[in-house]
Amino acid sequence: MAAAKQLSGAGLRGQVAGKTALSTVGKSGSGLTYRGYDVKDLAAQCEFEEVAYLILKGELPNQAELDAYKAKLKSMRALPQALKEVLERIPASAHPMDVMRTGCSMLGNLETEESFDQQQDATDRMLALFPGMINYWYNFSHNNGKRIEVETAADSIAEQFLWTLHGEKPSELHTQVMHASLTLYAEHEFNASTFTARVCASTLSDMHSCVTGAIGSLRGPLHGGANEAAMELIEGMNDPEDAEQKLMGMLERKEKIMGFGHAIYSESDPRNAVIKEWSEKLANANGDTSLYDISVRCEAVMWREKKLFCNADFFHASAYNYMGIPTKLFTPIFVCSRLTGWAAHVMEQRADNRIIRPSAEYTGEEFRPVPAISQR
Ligand SMILES: CC(=O)SCCNC(=O)CCNC(=O)[C@H](O)C(C)(C)COP(=O)(O)OP(=O)(O)OC[C@H]1O[C@@H](n2cnc3c(N)ncnc32)[C@H](O)[C@@H]1OP(=O)(O)O
Ligand SMILES: O=C([O-])CC(=O)C(=O)O
Repeated sequence: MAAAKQLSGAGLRGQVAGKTALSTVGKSGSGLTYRGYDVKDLAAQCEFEEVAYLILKGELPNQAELDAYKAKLKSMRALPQALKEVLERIPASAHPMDVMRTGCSMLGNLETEESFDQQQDATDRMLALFPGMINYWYNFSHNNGKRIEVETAADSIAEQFLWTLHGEKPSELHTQVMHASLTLYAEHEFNASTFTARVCASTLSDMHSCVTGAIGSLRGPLHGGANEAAMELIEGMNDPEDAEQKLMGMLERKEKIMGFGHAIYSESDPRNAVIKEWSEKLANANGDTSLYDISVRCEAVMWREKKLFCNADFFHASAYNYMGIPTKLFTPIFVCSRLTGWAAHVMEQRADNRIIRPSAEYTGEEFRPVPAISQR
């Protein structure tokens, strides 16, 4: 099991900041459970929609419930014209996470969650629409103003993402990897972006505001942005020997290596074994294993030198790259998945709410009078 470390110190580490029935991290099974189920089993046996249903509604769906849920999501993919117009005005140089943040916020203007009765529909709409939204912008801005059709025949969110990105039905292998990837990223207790969403929810704000804030928190390289940073690292390495040399230099210079280490796990992240296996399969299917081989060497060096292990992000970099996904779109995929966790936490917070308002230890000046401006 991927055990949790001894937690103390800055960053609220180890402090219980609320209750959740959604997931456990470092407590049982392989180290990560969603509503009692091991993430490894979910990733091996379920489509992402089953996992989203579990996280949002509490139990795994039966076949009829899954079919109905997928049909509902499929019917909600269209982009409002006003959202398309906003997306078309965002430059190609923008970071796709900023596009996600703006797109989510714009949707909140167009389809405002007027009451908490609408929370499930508001969430489903975002789940259905986000993959097409980011790829609409990407194709328009990077492909000579190409306006893609987002109402595809794709059977799932996994397929929809790859289909709207590449303009064709993805292979069975790529769709399977995307289901597993979306499952692995779906939920992770009180991580930084989820906590952002819960703080926002605790003021009784609307779902789109909670998700917009969470996207901003996920963007940073210490959190979701690490998969993109990991790709930038490994694509600069020529082969495993070069990887070893470059990493040793970075460690000597005390640089941070993105995609390694974790705030809670002590010696492994259970999601890594799953995505690593998929990365290897993709490498073999591509007939070019160099990126995978480089990643394996990085993993060995980091463990040997620092006892630091790959987190969920590291092998996602090579896996996504093998599927032809541009590096800048890596973290938006995380959004399309983690949206389930964020929304479920917002719902949980709303069901038993008190405004989140911790205290601070004051380290400033002693109490003092305001001097007249002539005496300052
Ligand atoms: C899906 C996700 O969000 S998973 C996390 C993705 N983020 C990354 O991959 C970014 C790289 N990793 C990190 O920055 C950190 O490991 C975090 C942010 C994930 C966790 O931070 P913390 O809980 O503060 O880390 P921790 O307490 O284990 O750090 C212990 C020591 O190891 C070092 N360390 C931790 N991770 C790394 C790393 N990836 N590279 C180099 N050194 C590291 C820390 O700098 C610290 O050294 P110090 O005591 O000299 O300051
Ligand atoms: O839990 C964390 O701190 C970060 C993480 O792995 C996640 O959000 O998936």
